[in-house]
Amino acid sequence: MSTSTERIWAATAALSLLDIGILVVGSSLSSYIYFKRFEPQRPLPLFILVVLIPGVLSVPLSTFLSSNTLGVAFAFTAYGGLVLFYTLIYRLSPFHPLAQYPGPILARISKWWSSFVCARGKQHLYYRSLHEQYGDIVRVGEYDFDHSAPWYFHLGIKLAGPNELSIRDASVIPPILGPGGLPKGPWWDNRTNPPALVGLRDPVEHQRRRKPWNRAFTSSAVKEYETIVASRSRQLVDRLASLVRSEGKGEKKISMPLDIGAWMSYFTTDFMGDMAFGGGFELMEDGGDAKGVWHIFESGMKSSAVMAHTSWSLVLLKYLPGTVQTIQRMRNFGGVNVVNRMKLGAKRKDLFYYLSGEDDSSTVRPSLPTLTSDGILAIIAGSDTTATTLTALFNYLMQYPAVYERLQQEIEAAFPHGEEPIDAAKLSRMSWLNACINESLRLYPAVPSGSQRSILRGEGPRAIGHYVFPEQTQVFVHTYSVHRDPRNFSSPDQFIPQRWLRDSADDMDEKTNFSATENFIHNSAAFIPFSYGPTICAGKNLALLEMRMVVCFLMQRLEFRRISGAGIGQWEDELEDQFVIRKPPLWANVSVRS
Ligand code: HEM
Repeated sequence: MSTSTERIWAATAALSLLDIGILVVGSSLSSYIYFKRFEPQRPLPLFILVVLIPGVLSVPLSTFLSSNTLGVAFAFTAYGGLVLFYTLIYRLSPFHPLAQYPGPILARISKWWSSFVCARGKQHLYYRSLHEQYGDIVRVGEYDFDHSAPWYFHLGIKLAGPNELSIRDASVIPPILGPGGLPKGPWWDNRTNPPALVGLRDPVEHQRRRKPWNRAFTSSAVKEYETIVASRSRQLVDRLASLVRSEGKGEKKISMPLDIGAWMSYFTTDFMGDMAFGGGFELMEDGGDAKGVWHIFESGMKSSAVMAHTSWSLVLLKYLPGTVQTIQRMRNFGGVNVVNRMKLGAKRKDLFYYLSGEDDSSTVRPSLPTLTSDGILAIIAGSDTTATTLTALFNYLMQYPAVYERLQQEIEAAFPHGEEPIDAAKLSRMSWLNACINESLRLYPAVPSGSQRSILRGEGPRAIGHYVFPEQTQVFVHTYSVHRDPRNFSSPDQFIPQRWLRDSADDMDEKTNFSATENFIHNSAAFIPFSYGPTICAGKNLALLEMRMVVCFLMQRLEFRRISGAGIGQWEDELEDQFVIRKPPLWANVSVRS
């Protein structure tokens, strides 16, 4: 042994337990302050802070313990535990940049709490209850890591924040989501590679990639899709009618219990398959998910929604057995469909026609992986959302027979004697139909917990409305809470389509419980089911056309009644918010109208 090593051993052997305790506390506190101040992300400083320092501390500690292994274990646990302890104390302390905003303790400590809440499926109710308890701004999460760096640099703890706020104040919708507002936050990181349009955090890149989507949803482009919507709507009605008839074996008036929620999903998935990939999904034809299409898209959704709260961890999904196959299968499926659709060429003016740049020879054609990401986005964004809204609407129509009757009459007046409801202009003028759709979207916005935005590091504090938020704060406007805030909508939990017909004073007096003198509140600026601003849902016009048309097709030919004994509110109770809504079955007695 060299003399210098001997000297070190001699020095460490001379340390008392108190000396070592002071060393552990002092070094862990210094590391904590260094982490917090400089947020090291390169391997060397991380190695020094996370491995070398506790490694050195283990040398003197081993002299007091029975083995070197115990010394190492004790040093790492004490050092790491203390760093964690300072972190927790800081996050709960009045020195934290968001200390002025209240929130539950577990949410203020870590973002893992949000993952847990999301996994339980009741995010929408939980955040609403937090707003009721704490007010318009609630501190709901603590991002542990800087999401812009690779995940393996994040094994260190990001001690300073950034942090997350949920907002229920409708007045800040424009400054947060509108033009010049905030870019998307880390919640959107690491979903697909390359990212789909919805996951792009850089506003300039988003604007560039949004152009073909905008071309795909101009009114003249949407006009071209009317025949596809009509043909799929006809198919849905024919399929349901033939199911009921086969059950009736020729009897005239027979009804059959059907899960209309599932059939709405078959319809919207088949339709989006037509739009994005030239068709071929055929869930309605198969009467279920025989080809596993739905399963492919559904299976990865829950885990990615849960893990998006700690989105750096999404990259780890591919190392977990099972999940890699799920995600890869979805991409393979998308890739095969893109190639197949390319073979069809520019003959068909569907969504793919625009996304692939077939419509505009002057644009740079996107790569196959980009087209695959956006094609998959179209299926996910366009099918679940619309199916949920349609199911919510039928749930309410069956609960409120007077609303149902009035809609039936409106449809009969607009499209008499079996005239097919395919005139989009007429559909858009059907005030009761549109009021019922709006009211369903208000009560159950398909993306209930909104879309996260971020104040980037280095920007400094940002004034938003009458608030000033520090940099590195993540915010989201909680759509479900805003839509159900009595300051925006009177009797916010009740299904009252009349509230959307306020132009007609007679209507309000006759058909609602609201007296003419009551101070009826209706703040349409707080209605954001499709979001708002530059990232507003690209498919909004298509979704509205699709919903209006299929509802009229369905109600013209079929009758939907509640199954006696089915609990009112049961469907709503079983809904799960995992970014998009996962809906339980909605059973209805379906019969063919004579
Ligand atoms: C009732 C039906 C629908 C609802 C409630 C809905 C709602 C939303 C919401 C809330 C967003 C997030 C926007 C943001 O991050 O700020 C979104 C994005 C998007 N939706 Fe929809 N959506 C519906 C139907 C559709 C349909 C039929 C399509 C057709 C493809 C579609 C395509 C998209 C796309 C491409 C985006 C990303 C937009 C962007 O990031 O620029 N959606 N939608």
